[in-house]
Amino acid sequence: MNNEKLNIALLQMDINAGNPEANFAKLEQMLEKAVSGGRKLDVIVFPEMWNTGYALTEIEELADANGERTKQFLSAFSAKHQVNIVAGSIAESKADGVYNTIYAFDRAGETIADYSKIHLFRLMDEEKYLQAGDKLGSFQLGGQEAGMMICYDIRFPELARKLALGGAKLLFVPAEWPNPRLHHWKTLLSARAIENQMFVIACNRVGQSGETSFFGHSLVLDPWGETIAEGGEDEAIIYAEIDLSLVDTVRGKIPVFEDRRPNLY
Ligand SMILES: O=C(O)CCC(=O)C(=O)O
Repeated sequence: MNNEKLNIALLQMDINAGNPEANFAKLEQMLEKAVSGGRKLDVIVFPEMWNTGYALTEIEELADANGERTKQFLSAFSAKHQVNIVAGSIAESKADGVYNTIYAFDRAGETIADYSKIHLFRLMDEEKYLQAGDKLGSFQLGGQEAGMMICYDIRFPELARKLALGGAKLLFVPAEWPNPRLHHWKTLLSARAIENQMFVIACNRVGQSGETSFFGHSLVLDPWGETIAEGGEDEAIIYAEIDLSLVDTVRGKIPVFEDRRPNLY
């Protein structure tokens, strides 16, 4: 892989709440489509909680035990197609409860990182059914540092800044971000990209779950905050090519990281 250029696909899918079978089938269909015709991809990204959706009242029974099913399926796919995968997030059950967890796979199919959402979203009762993670998530993607956050996490600028200070040049954000807060979604993602001078790759879901509707608008933003690719409101695979050398260019032109005054704030 050329370390500077990355070809990305975002699977902006609908999710069937409470039906992992349907969601695994949908994901497989979209994955096959993403790589069809011999298309060469460097990384594929999915939305948040794609295996179960927000079926929170049944989440203990539905969640993937230690992520085993997800890991088996995606490890085989990534190795077969030699593609990195940032596997959105899944509901994953562990001995002490259910977590909202991202797994990252490299081209050899190895699980190279995991991150469990650290900020639970009380407006959707996450704190009643899920456990919060207690560590940050980052990994090496083709020799470059990448950070991970999930949905509500983007409201916490300190988290993205910490990942950037740790060397992240790109940030992956799986989400199930609902209507009516499209303005917040776009503004917060742009702010995280601009203030940290990093690429932001944010994959949202579409469709309806009970009373809640999801608007898609998955986004790939460059370190200037410019939009490289944006989804509409329907299910789609969104492709983008990014050039990571732009991060150093932008950081060189406006040296935000050198000009910080952390002793004052
Ligand atoms: O912060 C928001 O407005 C949406 C967050 C959310 O839906 C989530 O974290 O699942």
